[in-house]
Amino acid sequence: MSIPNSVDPANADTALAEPLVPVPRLLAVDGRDLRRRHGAHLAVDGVSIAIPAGGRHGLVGPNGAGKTTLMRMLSATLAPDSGSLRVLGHDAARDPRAVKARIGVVPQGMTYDNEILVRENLTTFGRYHGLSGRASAARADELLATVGLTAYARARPETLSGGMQRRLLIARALVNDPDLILLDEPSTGLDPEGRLLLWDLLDTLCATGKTLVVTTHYMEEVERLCDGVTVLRAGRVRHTASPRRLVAETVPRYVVEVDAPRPGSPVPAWARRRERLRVGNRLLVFDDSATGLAAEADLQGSEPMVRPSSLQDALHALDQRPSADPPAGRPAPAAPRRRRTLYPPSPALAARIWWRDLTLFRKSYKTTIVPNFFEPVFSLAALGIGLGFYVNGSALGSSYANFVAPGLLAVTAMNGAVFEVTYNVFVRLRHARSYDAAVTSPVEPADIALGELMWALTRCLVYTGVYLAIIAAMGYAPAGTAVLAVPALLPLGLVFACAGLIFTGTVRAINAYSYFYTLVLTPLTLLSGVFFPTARLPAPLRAVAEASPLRHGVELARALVTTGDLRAAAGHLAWLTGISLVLIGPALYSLRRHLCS
Ligand SMILES: Nc1ncnc2c1ncn2[C@@H]1O[C@H](COP(=O)(O)OP(=O)(O)OP(=O)(O)O)[C@@H](O)[C@H]1O
Repeated sequence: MSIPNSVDPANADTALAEPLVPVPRLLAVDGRDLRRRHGAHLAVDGVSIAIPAGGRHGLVGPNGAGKTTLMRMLSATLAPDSGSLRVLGHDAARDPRAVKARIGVVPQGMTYDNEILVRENLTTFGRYHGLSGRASAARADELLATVGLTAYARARPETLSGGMQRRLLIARALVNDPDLILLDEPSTGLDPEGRLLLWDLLDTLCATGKTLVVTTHYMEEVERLCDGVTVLRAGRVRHTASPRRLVAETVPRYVVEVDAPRPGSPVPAWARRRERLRVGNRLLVFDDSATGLAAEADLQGSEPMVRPSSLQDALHALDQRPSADPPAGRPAPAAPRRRRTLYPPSPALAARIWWRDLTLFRKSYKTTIVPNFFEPVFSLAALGIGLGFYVNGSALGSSYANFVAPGLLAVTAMNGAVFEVTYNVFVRLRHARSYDAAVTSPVEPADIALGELMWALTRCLVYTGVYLAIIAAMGYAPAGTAVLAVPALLPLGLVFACAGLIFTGTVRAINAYSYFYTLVLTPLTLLSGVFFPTARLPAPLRAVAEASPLRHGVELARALVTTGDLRAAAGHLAWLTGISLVLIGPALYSLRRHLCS
């Protein structure tokens, strides 16, 4: 199919007496020969698509036809393997951020952020789009009113009905007042009234010149909303035209629907003379003359109802006609895959992810703070003070509790940082899928990773600060340099946050964390010099323990909290900083595979 750079008015459907509208000259979507494979399967196979600015375009086709894959390409979250795609004038693979700043996406899945409230979903998304706190709050209130959710502003999204959740996703897609709105099956779950409201809302938006692309399985939605439709089948374009033209080019003008003859029974002669389709147990018989069709069908004694052929009839016809294309789902040719631009993380966008985590923390701090603050305190009481009563401290150069207290400070830094980037990030990535929504805004996977690392370090600071205050009050932080331990332990937190994030990027099931915690963090905690000097370990184990980041963190804490040995502290700090610099690159790009491929 050849794609015009602009729409030629000479090609308008004047023959079909469609309303004459000024034909826009710019293309909002200009995709040529797009291909994308998932594994060995070609999900989109040579699709070309041109949608004029201000147009309303429907993508239809059976399950698995490639509609969502194509929509993800249009939303610049998935790069085509080959072909070219310009969205709103930008190359979607080279400049995805510029595309995402100007589009709104209503995804098929319920990707709202369930950890925060309905209104916060909108204010947070406004921040992802660079709105100030005040502007995003005003926009959220306006959109809640538009979609009729004002009364639910302070509800948790999961408590809304399915239709209301869908409306929340629609409101979220409008936060940045987009020029192009991509809706993947937007009316799924809406009641008839909700669907009419959605259509009215989309009409209002389109009246202001916005471009609309909608995938749907409801053909009346396409007929009602769209001025263009592309039929996909097995990843390829089967037909593209205006809905009226598609019907006119595919089936005769009228159809009568009767019971299909039983298997083995002959098709009646009046139907045999005409174009017909069997759909389930119904027979659709077409003719360009309604009167002739009604008269003849009547002769058969059934109760026929002659009606104009619809888009659904045309789709049935296309589905049943053999295609000239090669067989569906053919293996993808082994061509090199075109890469999507890999942006360096943006601290400003990462700060918005950090802010979202802070919003959540402000709500749930009571439940997260208690275990995190008190676990090291209980360990100190039981192991340092309790067990320490039986330990001869002279070999350690201090009381056993004095020995254990700074070690537990390092463990607090490690745990404070690592928890956030393991379970919490995994749930957002794999289950709640709230990051899937974030990456439809200018936020990129590397921004999310940096934001989560920043949040992990914030927790690390808070927890080590409070724990240090507690041990200082108990007399276990005698050195004047003790307060320096809180910022100095940040590189230790960063090493473990990076390791946790890299691990999270590789695991498929949440159970895998039991390996990370049981086989990595627990042995490190027990063997890295927190409870006894590593010199007591057998030689091979000692070499491993002494090279571990936690051991360096423990010695760093001990140097600053107990002995005041700044020279020793500087050595450990340099070692930890070096390791964190090695890990930060892989950590920043660890989420990319899940979110943009
Ligand atoms: N992430 C993925 N990994 C592997 N295969 C995938 C992935 N996403 C899609 N596919 C496959 O690609 C094909 C096209 O899927 P896609 O979701 O684009 O179809 P669709 O037309 O949107 O279907 P539906 O109407 O059911 O939403 C399907 O065969 C699907 O199984």
